[in-house]
Amino acid sequence: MTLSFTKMHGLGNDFVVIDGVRQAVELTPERVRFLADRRLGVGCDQVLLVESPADPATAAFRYRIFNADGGEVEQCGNGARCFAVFVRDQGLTDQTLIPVETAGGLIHLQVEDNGEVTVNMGRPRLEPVEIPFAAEAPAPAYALEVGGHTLEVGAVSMGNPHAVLRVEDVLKAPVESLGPAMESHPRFPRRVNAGFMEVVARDHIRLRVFERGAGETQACGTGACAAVVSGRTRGWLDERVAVDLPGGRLVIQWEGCEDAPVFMTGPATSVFTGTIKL
Ligand SMILES: N[C@H](CCC[C@H](N)C(=O)O)C(=O)O
Repeated sequence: MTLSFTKMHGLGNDFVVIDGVRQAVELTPERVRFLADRRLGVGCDQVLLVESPADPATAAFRYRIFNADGGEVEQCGNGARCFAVFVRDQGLTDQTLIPVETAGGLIHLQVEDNGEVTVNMGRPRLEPVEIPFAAEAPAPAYALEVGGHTLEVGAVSMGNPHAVLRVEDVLKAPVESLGPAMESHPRFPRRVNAGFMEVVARDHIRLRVFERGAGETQACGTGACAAVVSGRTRGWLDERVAVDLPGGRLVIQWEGCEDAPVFMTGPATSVFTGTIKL
C-alpha cells in the first residue's frame, strides 16, 4: 500500500504523522519500525495516527502514538501540538479548540493566534498503581536502586510513565548510562521515560529525557509536564515554569493539586509531506 504522511516536529522531537481518517491504515510494529528507521524509512521518534473518535459526542478525533521501537503508547505531548496543526492543515477541522481521545485520556488542544499550541494534558497521576510503579504508597520521591547507585526519583504519569531525577547540571547528567537502566527498571512494569532535571530557579528548569522506546530525544512534552509536577510536589517549583530542553523551550503550568490539569504551550512545525510504500 502507498501511504501519504507529513513529517513534523515539536522542538526537534520528530514525527511521521498519518491521516487515518481518509486513508485505510493498519500500523503493525514492523511497519512502525520501518517508518521510524532513519536510513531505510522516513525517520522519526514516534509515528502519530489520526483516527475518527470512538465517541464523537466528546472528541473530534482519536490520536494514537507509536514509539520508534514499534510499541503503541498512551500519550505524547509534542505530538499533540503537531496533531493540532496537522488536522487543520489537512482540512480535517477548522476549529482552534480540539478535544482528542488518547489511550492516556481525553486532552484538549488550543491553537493560539501566534501559531503555538496550548494543550490541556489532563491531570497528573501520582498513585503508584496508575503510573504504574511498584511502591507501597504515593510519595514525592522514591529510592530507586539503579546500576549500584541509590537514586531519589519522582514517579509521575501523564498518561504515560515518567521517572524524574534531579541533577546539578543537565549537560553533565549520565543520560547515556542511567537512561537505559531507568527505562527498563523492573519497578516500572511498562518501562518508563527517564527525565534528568536541573532546577535553575522556581520558574525555570533545564531537562533532558531518555524516552521509553525512542532513546534520548531533543524534547519530550509529557516529560516536561512530569518534571514540573515532580519538582512542584518536591517543593522546588512554582505554578508556571519555563522548561528548556535541548530542542527549545516549553512553558508548563500546573496549580499543584492532584486533580488540576497540566497545561503545556509550545511550537509545532511541519517539515514536508510525502508518500511511502508499505
Ligand atoms: N516515549 C514516550 C512517548 C512519546 C512522548 C514524547 N515524545 C512527548 O512529547 O511527550 C512513551 O513511551 O511514553
